Amino acid sequence: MTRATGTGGAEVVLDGVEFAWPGGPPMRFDLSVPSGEILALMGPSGSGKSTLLSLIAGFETPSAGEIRIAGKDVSPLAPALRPVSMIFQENNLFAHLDVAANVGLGRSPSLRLSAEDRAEIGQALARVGLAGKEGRLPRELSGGERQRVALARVLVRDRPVLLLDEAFASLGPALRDDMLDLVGDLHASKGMTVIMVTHDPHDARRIASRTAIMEKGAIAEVATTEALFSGERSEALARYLGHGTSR
Ligand SMILES: Nc1ncnc2c1ncn2[C@@H]1O[C@H](COP(=O)(O)OP(=O)(O)OP(=O)(O)O)[C@@H](O)[C@H]1O
Repeated sequence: MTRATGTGGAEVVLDGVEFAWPGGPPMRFDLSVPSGEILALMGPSGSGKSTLLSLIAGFETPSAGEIRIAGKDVSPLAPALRPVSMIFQENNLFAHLDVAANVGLGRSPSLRLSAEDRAEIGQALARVGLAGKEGRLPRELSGGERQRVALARVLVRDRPVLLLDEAFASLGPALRDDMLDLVGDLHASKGMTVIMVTHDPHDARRIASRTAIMEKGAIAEVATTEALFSGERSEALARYLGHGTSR
């Protein structure tokens, strides 16, 4: 395996984290993700996967409990100040900014970029296979290319935790595998901690060392991806996949 060079990862701990949407049922999350791990989050629609990522990213605030990243309680930190990057299924880019500027935002929110920043942006774009497309607007790119731009921004932002909320779900299977492999490559060189929401066991098996199954606003099970998908299915996994499903 390539030796990690960037900032590395950070342990992510949700310790008795409680949250409820207005009028919604209570959710409670206890989860510990070691530094540098790739963890897949799976579970039925509405089980709270996106909510969990939003709490880590700071878009929502727990009513009780603590979220620690690298041992530090992150509750005082606004989303932009958390040691976290996040990629959604879509709308990760600003439509009026070209590719280079969209990536540059990962380095400087005001886009005051040094020559060194610009060099890093160029390197990141080359790394994700977008050299030569710096001047394009998001609408001039394919869906897969847009997600590559988002990944290039993650690279120049260089935070120890990466949250993927079904980031590649709208891409076809081959392209999705390419994107997952790219995340795997970036992970191998940067060593960041990755928490990835997906509906597809194939995605988890491709790059996640452990998989957590969520049910009704809580983590029902966490196991190595290999153990989870080989041999006897756990009850939580069987409920999610449905009995007799082969994938
Ligand atoms: N902004 C919101 N306001 C109120 N309720 C919300 C909001 N966002 C999510 N919810 C509710 O919280 C519950 C969990 O939603 P969440 O999006 O976290 O689930 P999920 O597991 O990510 O689902 P999916 O797989 O469909 O994306 C759902 O019942 C949902 O309706």
